Amino acid sequence: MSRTPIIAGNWKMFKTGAEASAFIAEAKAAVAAVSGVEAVVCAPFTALPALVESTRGTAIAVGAQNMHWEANGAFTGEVSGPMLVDLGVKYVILGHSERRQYFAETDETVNKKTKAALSYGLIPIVCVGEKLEEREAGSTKDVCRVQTLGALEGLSAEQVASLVIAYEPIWAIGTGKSSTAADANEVIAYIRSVVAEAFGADAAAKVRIQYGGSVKPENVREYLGASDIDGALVGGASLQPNSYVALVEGARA
Ligand SMILES: O=C[C@H](O)COP(=O)(O)O
Repeated sequence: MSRTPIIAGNWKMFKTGAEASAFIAEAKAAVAAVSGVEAVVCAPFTALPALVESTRGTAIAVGAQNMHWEANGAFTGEVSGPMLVDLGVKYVILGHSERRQYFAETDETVNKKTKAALSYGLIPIVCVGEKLEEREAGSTKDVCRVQTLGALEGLSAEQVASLVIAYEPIWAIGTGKSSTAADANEVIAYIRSVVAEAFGADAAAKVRIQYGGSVKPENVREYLGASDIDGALVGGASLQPNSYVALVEGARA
């Protein structure tokens, strides 16, 4: 089963609309020249309209970094799936460790958001991953199992096959300490086996699972060369157009 590799930049809380447009103007031609790789940029809500506009007709898709599970309601400060669809957004990152750590995101809320996103036709990028103390205690796989099953609970095999999972060991995010490709591949293969058990072999063979955590142009090929790693969710190294383009180029088979 061949899965199209996916490089998703997660800009976190960086870039205005004007900066997003300038980034796309600089990156779009080089990204269009790369075939066989899906390129995504996930921006803050306020930059999404400019990003959608500037990526129109390009090979770069747009993602958000969070959403609420309700379509609308009295939820001050929140943004819903239909609002993202209305803008032209295609992907949405859900359950990023920074949301879990600083904004009380739980497996239950990630599950609600994942179901809602799929119901509106958005493609979730569901994040899972262990903390340093969990890795040191030898519970990496248990943590990933619980988070994966929690996020995907109640979905159909077809829905699971259509989404993206990002394995991000928290200790490797923004620290310069990346998991080795072999270690990341082992955990990702395990996550795929958890998906197989719960949703069947076909869904497991189709679901794309990215690695995230200090991925850079210099190491992206190593990760993408591993059997079960289907792409990368990249923070810091996705902020500059030349570095982002190099990541997309590096993911080419
Ligand atoms: O979503 C991206 C990850 O948090 C990784 O961030 P990083 O590439 O800056 O380590």
